[in-house]
Amino acid sequence: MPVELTALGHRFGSEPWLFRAMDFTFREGAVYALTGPSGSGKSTLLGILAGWIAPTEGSVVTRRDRSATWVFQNPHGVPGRSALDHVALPRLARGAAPDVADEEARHLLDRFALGHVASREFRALSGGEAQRLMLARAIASDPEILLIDEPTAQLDPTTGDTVNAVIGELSRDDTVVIVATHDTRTRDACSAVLDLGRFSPQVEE
Ligand SMILES: Nc1ncnc2c1ncn2[C@@H]1O[C@H](COP(=O)(O)OP(=O)(O)OP(=O)(O)O)[C@@H](O)[C@H]1O
Repeated sequence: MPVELTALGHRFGSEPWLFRAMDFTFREGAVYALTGPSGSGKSTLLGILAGWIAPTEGSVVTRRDRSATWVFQNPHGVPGRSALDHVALPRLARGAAPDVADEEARHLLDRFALGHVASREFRALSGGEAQRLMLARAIASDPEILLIDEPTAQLDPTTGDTVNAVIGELSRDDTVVIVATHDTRTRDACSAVLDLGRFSPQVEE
């Protein structure tokens, strides 16, 4: 189900409005880059979409029991667990039999250019590999909404590009994918852009 923002606006207390009058529909199958200057409210909007922050005005319409999964700037894995197990576990949690979960995990690792490190422990992965693993793990959990916050912010440009190269793999028919980013190459790897700067009341004044 799409995620529809209607007349959405947010401000913290009596601070200036971050964004206002936002009408936008996020559709499944697309990968949206959420852009805008620092402080424009990208992380805040992700929090609203996850249901952690109640917007000051307007509404977010989607399925009531939507499941949102996050991927953060810093990859958080289990140091002694293999890359394969990071991706197989969410498949097991979704009800797959162990051999099926492993097969699905291997397939996902291949798509995220991680086939060669399947048996490597998380602690031994490079920064780019670890971040790609977080993306593969997130997809393995079948989220309805996938929220990704600055996936290349902690990586040098060359390593970041190994992450940008797999952004297209996030597209799924039944998932709304939103990537908050300052990285123009991440933005260009996405299939659509929502620029929060467009909804800043300060810009209009
Ligand atoms: N809980 C809060 N209470 C008060 N102000 C907040 C709160 N959370 C965020 N802010 C402020 O709201 C503004 C928007 O923050 P947010 O983190 O959403 O911006 P951003 O676009 O993600 O920024 P960046 O690109 O730097 O990560 C900032 O000025 C921030 O200090």
